[in-house]
This record gives sequence, C-alpha cells and structure tokens, in this order.
Amino acid sequence: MALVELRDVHKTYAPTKKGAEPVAAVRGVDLSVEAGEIHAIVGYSGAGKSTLVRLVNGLEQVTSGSVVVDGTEVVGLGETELRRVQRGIGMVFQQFNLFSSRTVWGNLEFPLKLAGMPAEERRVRISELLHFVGLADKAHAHPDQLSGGQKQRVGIARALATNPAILLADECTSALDPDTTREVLALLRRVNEEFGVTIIVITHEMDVVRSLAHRISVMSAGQVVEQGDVRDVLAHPQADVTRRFVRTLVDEVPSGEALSALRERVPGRLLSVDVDREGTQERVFATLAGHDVALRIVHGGVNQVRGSSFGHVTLALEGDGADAAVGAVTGLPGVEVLA
Ligand SMILES: Nc1ncnc2c1ncn2[C@@H]1O[C@H](COP(=O)(O)OP(=O)(O)OP(=O)(O)O)[C@@H](O)[C@H]1O
Repeated sequence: MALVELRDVHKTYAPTKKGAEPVAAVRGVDLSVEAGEIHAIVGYSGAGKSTLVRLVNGLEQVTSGSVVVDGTEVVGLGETELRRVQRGIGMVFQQFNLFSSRTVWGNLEFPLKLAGMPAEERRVRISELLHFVGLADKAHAHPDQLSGGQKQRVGIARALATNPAILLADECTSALDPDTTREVLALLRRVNEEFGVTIIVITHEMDVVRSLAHRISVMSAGQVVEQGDVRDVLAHPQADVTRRFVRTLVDEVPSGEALSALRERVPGRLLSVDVDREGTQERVFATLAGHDVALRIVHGGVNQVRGSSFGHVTLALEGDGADAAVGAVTGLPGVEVLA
C-alpha cells in the first residue's frame, strides 16, 4: 500500500523580487512511497527535492496536483486536519534544528508536551527514546556539549517522539564525517526495521542511498527522471543524471575519452564484464581460461548493495589467443567488446 502518493504535482514559487521570473521547482511529479520502505530522493542542488518533501508535510501548498498521505488528501486541507496529518510525519534536518537553550531531555519533551502527553507518560517515553538512540547518559547535556552525530541522534529521537508513521530526513548526514554518517544510517535502519517507520531520505550522497535505501527516485529540474529498486538503478542507471551519481560509487564501462586513453595505454583486446548479471563472470572466466591469453583488470569498480554486487570491470586480453577468446565470449549477456 502506498503511504505517500503524489500525482502530477506542480509547485511554482511566485517571484521573490519585482521583475523576477516565477520558479517552477516541481514540474509534474508522480511518486509512490510504499509503507515500510526507505525511499531515497536524489538530485543535484536546485532539483526540487526539498520542495517535494515540504509538499508532503504540508509546509508548502501545491500549485496543482494531488498529495495523499496515509489515505488523506493533503491538498486543500484545513489547518486542524493538516496538523493531524503532520503529527504522523517526523522531520530530521541537516543542521539538527535543536533548541540550544534546552537540554536533550527538554528537546525531546517539547513535541510530547505539544501533543498533550501527561508528565509521567512523557518521562517514560523520553527515557525509551534516549535508550533507543544510545544517549541515556546525555539527558541533561545541552546541544553545544554534543558531537554532530550525537546531535543528529537527538534529532532522530525527537522526530520519533510522537510515534510517526513517516520520517522525512533532509540531507541528515551531509554535515557529518563518514564514520558518524555510518552510525546515523545504522540508527535510521533500526528505526525502519524495529518500528516499521517509512523513511524518505533526501540526499546527494550515493553512499547513503546504497547502504540505506530500498527504492530511489532521481530528480532533475523539478522532475523525477528515474525511479526504481536501488539495486536495479545502481547496476543499470538509465538517465544521464543518474549515471553521474552512480559514477561517484563505481566507474562505468569506459567510453569516449576514457576509452581512447585506455586504448592508447593498454595493448591487446578490451572486454567489459557486468558483474551484476547472474553467472556472467563465471562463464566469462571459464571460457577465457581455455585460451592462450594473459588477463589484466585495467578499469572499473565493484560495490555492494544489500548483499549483492554491482559494477563493471574492463579486462585487457593479450597473447596469441586473444582474438579467439574475444570471439568465444562475444554475445554473452553482460559482456561488451570495447577494442
Ligand atoms: N521559498 C522559495 N521561494 C522561491 N524559490 C524557491 C523557494 N524554495 C526553493 N526555491 C527554488 O526552487 C528550486 C528548487 O529548490 P529546492 O530547495 O527544492 O531544491 P533542492 O533539490 O532541495 O536543492 P538543495 O539541495 O540545494 O536544497 C530552486 O531553484 C530554488 O531556488
């Protein structure tokens, strides 16, 4: 069941200055986020990602289209009803957005007080949340006494305080170092697995997508240009912008200048092998082993996504049997003859 469903959503901002043009930030987006999934929204700066999530939680109004959250059409909703929908959505931000004058406890208590929870229940809930995020010993610290990773764990605990079904995380690891990023991602994974919270992550970091998300939507100039299972999209990106993002994780099959440079530098024949395809590597290597060739890996990269590998490696084949070996693997699925 789709928990969040956008249909032909447009958002145009009115000009901010006199004489300026309106900004079409979101242009005809269809998006379904299933209950229980972690859905990454990826794109370069200005692609419209933040606008899209602000339309989901009702912080911005669509220009046209439909936004359904947990069965409720958000477009045109009155304030009271909108607040009810918003209570089911937690937000985690890049800059944490904690109250600096309140302790960790006070930061977590705030949304619970707003929700009208009695004092004793609040105490139990805050204690649960602090244990869940591993900060039970920091209850009385102020945010400026915490590391970035600890601040973000408080941010996540606060977002979860009122048991939302959906968590929106906007660049929530972009201000953190790689080790701290991994910790925060592990925590988000537990939020998803243990509480079944549906998570929408906005990011431009493909490592976040690779290690966290189940599905991905890639945005460019206000539109979703590619959408699918993370494994499929990373292994076989279709849109140019997606390929540029995937290239930050693994090298693609060399083409253009990269291929010319390789041809100049490397003698012999060149073959690219897709490591994602079932059985391809085994067949290629078994076939090549029967020929009089010396093999070298000269380009490429392999990465992991949820327990399986993706990427391409380019092999150079030298020796008397090189042409026959290339002939023997030509046409195998996942094999491309480059030279
Ligand atoms: N409140 C606003 N008023 C006018 N224009 C806006 C407003 N918010 C965003 N925009 C414009 O809408 C477009 C999309 O911005 P948005 O912040 O949604 O993109 P983004 O993909 O999240 O980028 P970033 O990662 O830089 O935040 C940009 O051209 C931006 O300048």
